[in-house]
Amino acid sequence: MPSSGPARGGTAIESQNNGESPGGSSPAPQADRSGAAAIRSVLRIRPFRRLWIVLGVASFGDWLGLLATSVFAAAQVSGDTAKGAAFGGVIAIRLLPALLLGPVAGVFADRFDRRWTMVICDLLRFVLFASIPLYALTGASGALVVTWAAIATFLIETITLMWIPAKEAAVPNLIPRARLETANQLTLITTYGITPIAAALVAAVLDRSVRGVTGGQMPSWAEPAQLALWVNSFSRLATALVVVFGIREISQVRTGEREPTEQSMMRQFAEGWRFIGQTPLVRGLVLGIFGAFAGGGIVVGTAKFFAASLGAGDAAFFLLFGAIFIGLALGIGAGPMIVRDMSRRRWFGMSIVLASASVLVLAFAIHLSMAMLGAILVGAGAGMAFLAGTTLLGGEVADEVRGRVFAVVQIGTRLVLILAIALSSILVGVGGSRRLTIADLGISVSSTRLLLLAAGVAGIFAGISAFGQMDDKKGVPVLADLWGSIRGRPLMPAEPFVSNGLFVVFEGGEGAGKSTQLAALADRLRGQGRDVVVTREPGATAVGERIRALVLETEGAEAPSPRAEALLYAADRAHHVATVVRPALVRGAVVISDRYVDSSLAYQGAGRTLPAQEVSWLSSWATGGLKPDLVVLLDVDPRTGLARVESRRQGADRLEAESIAFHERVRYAFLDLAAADPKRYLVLDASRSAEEIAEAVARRVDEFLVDPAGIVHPRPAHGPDTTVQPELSDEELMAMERSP
Ligand SMILES: Nc1ncnc2c1ncn2[C@@H]1O[C@H](COP(=O)(O)OP(=O)(O)OP(=O)(O)O)[C@@H](O)[C@H]1O
Ligand SMILES: Cc1cn([C@H]2C[C@H](O)[C@@H](COP(=O)(O)O)O2)c(=O)[nH]c1=O
Repeated sequence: MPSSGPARGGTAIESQNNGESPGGSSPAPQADRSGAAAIRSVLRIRPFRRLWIVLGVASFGDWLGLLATSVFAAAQVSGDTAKGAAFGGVIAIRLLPALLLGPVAGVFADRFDRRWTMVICDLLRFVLFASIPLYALTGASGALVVTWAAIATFLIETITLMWIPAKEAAVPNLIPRARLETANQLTLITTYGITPIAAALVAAVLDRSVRGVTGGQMPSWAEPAQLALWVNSFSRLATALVVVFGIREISQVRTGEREPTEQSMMRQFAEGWRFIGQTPLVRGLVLGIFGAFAGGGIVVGTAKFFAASLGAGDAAFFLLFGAIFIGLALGIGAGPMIVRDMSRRRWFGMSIVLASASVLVLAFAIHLSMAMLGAILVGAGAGMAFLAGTTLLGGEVADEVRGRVFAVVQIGTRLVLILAIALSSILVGVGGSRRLTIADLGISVSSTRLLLLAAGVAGIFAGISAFGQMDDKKGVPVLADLWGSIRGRPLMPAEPFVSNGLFVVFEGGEGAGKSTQLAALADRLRGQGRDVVVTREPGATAVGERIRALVLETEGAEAPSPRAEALLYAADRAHHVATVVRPALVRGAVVISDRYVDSSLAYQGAGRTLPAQEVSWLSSWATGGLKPDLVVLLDVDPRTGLARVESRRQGADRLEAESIAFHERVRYAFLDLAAADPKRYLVLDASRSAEEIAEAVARRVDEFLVDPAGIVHPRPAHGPDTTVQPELSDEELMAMERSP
């Protein structure tokens, strides 16, 4: 009876009796820890701690350097236009190398020892930063000093292009993958949150104190912009020294694991691009990140006109900017705590969709408050996408090509951002002041809104496409998975499996007549010439028989505790399903089982009062989500059933000997389960005669067998996701700390 079963590969595993999974497909095991605890645990890893300090110092120097070189260049010339040109020129020159040399820079990170790449880059930057104020001290003309500042800045940025991929590619080698996300959170918050603020504060304090000390008559070398350049220069020297003496691990990981490549740089370069183009995960990530940056660029490029379209002024423009940054911080800082164990691949695509849908909110905003909400959500989506994207790139791209991939992301994001800002501001500039009036409907639409609308829609498509390319839980419903993840119980994908048979389970309390009915049904079906497998839980296999003895034939102190009992039944089930049920269903047999998952939910859940959801996860995990096609529930008053059992005079086993209250709970749990999924259950009054019951069962089973191809197997249940990476124990962390 070939029929494509719902448990086929990629089918969603959904709740069985509301059971849920505590795991996610892509690793996110830090999510359950509090933010502070996760950060403490990642900072306990010595090489990362040192690298984080280096990054903080370097980033502080960078921000100070950006302020200092720009202010310094402007100070060397007179006149507003010249000052403006000098200031803007330095900033533009900082972006230029990325456009020209970005992709090649990644080859350095993959080809040469990353520690030495970082050290040499930092030493060169130390010299170049120092050269700017030194040259000014030689008494050269303002124009020459500005020219040198521009050349030095260009060189510094070129060098930075090699330093960043080397650093980015090194981080995943220094920490366990499970902690990569927290490490990225920490790095992003340090680079874009703490250090720019610290740099601005230091620049202001420097300016005030120098002016205070010198009474405004300061020598040129004491100008705050020059001092800031010195600070930046020495920060580079400091980071070079820390990397060379304090983080040897950056080299050790690489030389220990890989042979140096024989390939030419050109080949390595081409190979990097090929890898990005041909690897769906990386392609999806890179496209998604570019899409997010393009959207961000369009929001930035249209922001002025957008604020005007709200009838608000410059203040609204700055408010919207602030809102985007607040959103970014929220996304990066709180995102992982919200989605918890969600697959990071899925989270990435969803975040892009969130950011893009929020751009649509902006497009339709009729009030500043709505626009503020949209801006916060745009930032949050972009922040989460960036965090998930960098974490996935770090964790899932092989060390050999990681530098090139990071370099492409680095250059691509800058390029996309600049293009998006430039093009959108040109487009909006052309049509911004105009309004399109649609027919005579009195609806007018500004071109700014239309552009935002187009960007939002394009972003949603980019997000969905990235999601589709990278999805590691194909077939698992997205919103249910998201909701489950937020509650700490993401769904898991079904075990690949095609059922060609029929799976019927008999459930009910003690002495309900399950064995009697099961035998009658099997005889009937065999009489029709069908392949029938009669089985039971617990005890259908040799392993199961031993488990059966452990759960039913032990007493007193020897008897398993409720949790141990639940685990033993689950162990029996896992083995039973794997070795008996699934193979029989695959070959097309009718499998009739005396008890299955519902017995655990009723006996261990309701009877022993263990949490039903946990018992359900356990069974879902044990069975890989396999649900029966039909459950025949034989309902009988426990007193009647137990009396029948007693009349067999075999003596009561451990569970039969439980109190009437226990068996009452079991009975009502069975009835509740049936009520929750009536299509899949046939509930029969087991006090009727055995013949009557057998007839009702036969009628129902015949309905299935009349048109075997039409059997719609139930969608499998979800359980804990076993692909979750384990957390490192404190001992393992200590071992990492001790490693040289
Ligand atoms: N409909 C019925 N009416 C009266 N007696 C029945 C009926 N069905 C089965 N019996 C009898 O009740 C006893 C228990 O039946 P059976 O072993 O089929 O129940 P069970 O549910 O499999 O029991 P257990 O819970 O011990 O596995 C047997 O002696 C059987 O002959
Ligand atoms: C599968 C399963 C069974 N039980 C209990 C129910 C019964 O008391 C015995 C099995 O005995 P039977 O004569 O074969 O019906 O085990 C349980 O508590 N949990 C389970 O998952």
